[in-house]
Amino acid sequence: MCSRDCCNNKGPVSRTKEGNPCEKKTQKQESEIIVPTPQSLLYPYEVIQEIADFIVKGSGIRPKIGIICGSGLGSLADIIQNPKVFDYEKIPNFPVSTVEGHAGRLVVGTLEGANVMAMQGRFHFYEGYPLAKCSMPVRVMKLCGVEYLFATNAAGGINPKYAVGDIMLMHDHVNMLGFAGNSPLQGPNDPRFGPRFPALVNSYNKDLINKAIEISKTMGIESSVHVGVYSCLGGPTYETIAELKALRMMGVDAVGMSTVHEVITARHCDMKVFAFSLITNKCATEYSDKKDDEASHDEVMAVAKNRQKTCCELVSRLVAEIQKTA
Ligand SMILES: O=P(O)(O)O[C@H]1O[C@H](CO)[C@@H](O)[C@H]1O
Ligand SMILES: Nc1nc2[nH]cnc2c(=O)[nH]1
Repeated sequence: MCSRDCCNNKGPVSRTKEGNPCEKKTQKQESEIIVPTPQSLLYPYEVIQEIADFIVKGSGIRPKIGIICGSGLGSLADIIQNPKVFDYEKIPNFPVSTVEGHAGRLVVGTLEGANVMAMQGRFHFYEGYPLAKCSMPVRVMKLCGVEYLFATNAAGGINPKYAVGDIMLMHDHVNMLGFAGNSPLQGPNDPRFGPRFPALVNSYNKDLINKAIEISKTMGIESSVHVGVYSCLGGPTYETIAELKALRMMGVDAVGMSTVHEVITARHCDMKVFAFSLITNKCATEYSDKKDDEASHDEVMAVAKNRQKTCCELVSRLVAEIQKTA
């Protein structure tokens, strides 16, 4: 039976090679069909190149290291010397930040003698942006000359050994949005960025992880630094107890709503990746009535503010290490 309200055919519909004979569309109806744009076509290479040129010309700097500041970790960009600041609104074709703790500025300058650029404000899927848009700035970084991506985030600690304020160096991830069929690389592949089927084992640079561990020892914080697995969920809700239990069973140590799509985009265009999570809250994996078990963005921001000095020191020392071997 034809399901169209306007159709009088209440009997079974026989489909021919041409389709349902009842569905004779007028030209107007045809033009009403909305075909979603594949994610990878949202920002063609040329548009990314224009944005990169705007930043390189505007700052007079070709950065080597790109930093993405997590929630409440904007101070990672404040330590950049001789900063040239670009508000996202003033950068052509750039999205705007909508989340508290993400200022919406790109800062270009030097850190420990290295040319760097930092995103003070990242884009999240839950803001309504497709993943390719969320991670588009990583491609801008690449075309600016960036070789190393430092991605930072605030995350909930699922591993029972983690305490609030600890740092987890990411050595792997579980891409929950990917499990659901969503990827920043979805759609036609532009080989100027990278291959159709990028491999993701060894995504997190082992040398940089080892260097960060050594640095944490010299900082005297090694007991609160872990190496673990991060998972990104779509948000903006924090997880249920059942979801947290499931994530733990999958080997996840910390959970957030970002970073993974940025890492995928960075690895696709062959950038070296270093990423860490600041554990801003402990995730309960057992049922209880305790109000403390509820995550809140205020808590996330407060912990990030408290630990920003340590995070800044870790980042600048690692940048110094990279600069030393350059
Ligand atoms: O991942 P970042 O941007 O650090 O922020 C994390 O903190 C926010 C929730 O409090 C979410 O945006 C989550 O992803
Ligand atoms: N999904 C998620 N994101 C976070 N960001 C900071 N804490 C959390 C958390 O507990 N869960």
